[in-house]
Amino acid sequence: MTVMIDGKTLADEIVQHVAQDVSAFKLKHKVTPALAVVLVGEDPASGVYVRNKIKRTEQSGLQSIAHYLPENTTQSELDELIDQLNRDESVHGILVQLPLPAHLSEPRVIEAITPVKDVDGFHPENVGKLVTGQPVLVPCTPLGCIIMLKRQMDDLSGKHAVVIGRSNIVGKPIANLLLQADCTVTLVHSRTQNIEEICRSADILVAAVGQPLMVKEHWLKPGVVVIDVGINQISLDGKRKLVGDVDFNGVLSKTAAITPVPGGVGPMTIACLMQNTLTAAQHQLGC
Ligand SMILES: Nc1nc2c(c(=O)[nH]1)N[C@@H](CN(C=O)c1ccc(C(=O)N[C@@H](CCC(=O)O)C(=O)O)cc1)CN2
Repeated sequence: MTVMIDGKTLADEIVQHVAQDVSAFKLKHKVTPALAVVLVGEDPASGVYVRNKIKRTEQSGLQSIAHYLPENTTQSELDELIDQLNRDESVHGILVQLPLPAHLSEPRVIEAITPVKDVDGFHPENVGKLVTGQPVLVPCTPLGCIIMLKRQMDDLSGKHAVVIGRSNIVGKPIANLLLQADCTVTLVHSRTQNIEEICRSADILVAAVGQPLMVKEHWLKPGVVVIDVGINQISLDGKRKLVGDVDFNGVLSKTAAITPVPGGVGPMTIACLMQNTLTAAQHQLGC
């Protein structure tokens, strides 16, 4: 029987823990940790994620500061807002929702956020710390994946972990975290020649490629633990449906455990953002 790794329930637990720690933080420091969320434009999915982030921020006892900017915001206007948030001592975490409209530069925005407030963990300085194993704000989705894996498996050490996808915000940081957990890590991508064969040797498979239902039953070794990071909209029987990168129903005969989509990695991403905001505030106040 496959274990369903319930990201929603685990995310609720994390948010409850964060809320307790935030209460203690407020009593000690007489300060409420604050997260500034910046959304540029009208992308509907980004709008949903930002609303959920603000809801979770409030449930955690954190203060949320939302900045909704129009689609035609210029790079210098966005730079100016980030500069202002960097200098504002009452703001402990800054998150700019991605993707940005095409005329804005994501690398420039990521580098503009001061690393200590970079609750996404995307700044090159924080990436460098992650790669070299130093304490750092870890990107939220990869952190959520590792928490789920550690809950599911007694020991990750020596396991062969295959990560499909080499994005800066998911694939590469997950590969680094798996390495830190003493896994043997293989990162495969669109140019890899024998993806299916490599995946068949995985004890842990993380799919973060953005291809609906790509991973099939014959790609998997019996007993594999699957983390599905994909969130893809497809049309099925004339209805819109959310699916992962893994053919969920097709692979259940092979998997020891799997994350569903929706209700797996997604909710954990937002819970980990709450944890990172508290961690950022703790560091800024010298805890
Ligand atoms: N600045 C950032 N931008 C983006 C990030 C990020 O970590 N930082 N990640 C993604 C989007 N994302 C968070 O921002 C995110 C995506 C999905 C979910 C989620 O809970 N999904 C639900 C389904 C939601 C639905 O019905 O559409 C689920 O999987 O159950 C949370 C956060 C890109 N941008």
